[in-house]
Amino acid sequence: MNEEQAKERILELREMLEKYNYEYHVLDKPSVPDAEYDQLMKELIELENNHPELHDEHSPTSRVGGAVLDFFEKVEHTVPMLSLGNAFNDQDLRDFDRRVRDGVGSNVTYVAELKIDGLAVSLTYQDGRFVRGATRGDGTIGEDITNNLKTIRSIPFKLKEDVMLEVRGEAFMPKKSFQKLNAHREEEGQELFANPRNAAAGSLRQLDPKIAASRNLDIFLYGVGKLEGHSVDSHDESLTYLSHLGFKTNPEWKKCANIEEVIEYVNSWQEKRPDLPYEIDGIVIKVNSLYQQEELGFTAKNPRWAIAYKFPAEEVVTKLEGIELNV
Ligand SMILES: CC(C)(C)c1nc(N2CCN(c3ncccn3)CC2)c2cc(C(N)=O)c(N)nc2n1
Repeated sequence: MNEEQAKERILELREMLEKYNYEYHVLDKPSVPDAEYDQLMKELIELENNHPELHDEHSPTSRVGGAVLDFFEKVEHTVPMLSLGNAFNDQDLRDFDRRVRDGVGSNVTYVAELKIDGLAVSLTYQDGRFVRGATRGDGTIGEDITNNLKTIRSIPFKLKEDVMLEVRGEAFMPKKSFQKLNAHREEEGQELFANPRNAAAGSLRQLDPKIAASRNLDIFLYGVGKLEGHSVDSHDESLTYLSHLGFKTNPEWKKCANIEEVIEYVNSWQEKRPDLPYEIDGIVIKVNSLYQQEELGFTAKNPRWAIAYKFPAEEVVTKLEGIELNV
């Protein structure tokens, strides 16, 4: 094929592969068999190698990891990534609810979300294209890990709308991937990761993105930092909008009319937690109205409009060689 046809085919393959990638990794509903996806990817890699002048950092081929870095650049978060106050029992949640209602009156609804046990990250999009990804760091200064985050297949390179957006989420390693990774490390006589959170953090701190690409990481987005080109009035609307843009949001969130419904949700998920394919360490509860969030504001370091209910650490049965210790 000539130059013009090659260019056309490259652009066509990029569109197709991005769409198939979205169906598989965000919707979990692939429309083509893996073999067809792999065949198309192989064709695109070949065509791009023969046409370096058509290089595009947002091509689906750049998901497999690019150049090895010497270090990570520091990044300042335009909107600081806050931390969360904790609740440990129902009374703490009722106290939180009372403080909220003292602040904004009794007409308040909440959104409850699973608290994914991973690594908090922030993704920046300009004109709807992924331009940078960073760790939370200390909430103000994080590390630029764009190259590694690009290997997470559920992170869209191009959004459904050309908005300027800074979105927050939790990168994590699914339980099955964690077990496979540690089994492999055990065979190789390497040190094991203690838990999926450490494995995800360790993978995203690798200077070689090919390592991150091999770790089957995933992400759920849960909050908007900066947003230009669209406006929302409530948190549940933000989650719906993020999903509309093409982001993977956790499907288990629930709008609760009052704190009693929140307590029900918390107790139900404390039971169902072991059945999830990823680890959670609690539930995050947020005042739904963004206007009321503004009114409530922040303490020195936490929002007054959100709290994290922490589950007790899961019992661990340590099995040494033949000896069973119930800890
Ligand atoms: C936007 C707010 C501040 C309300 C917020 N903050 C969160 N976090 C803050 C503390 N973080 C943190 N991380 C490290 C050290 C200190 N704090 C880790 C993220 C949230 C984490 C999750 C999750 N994990 O699934 C979630 N569904 N919603 C969150 N929402």
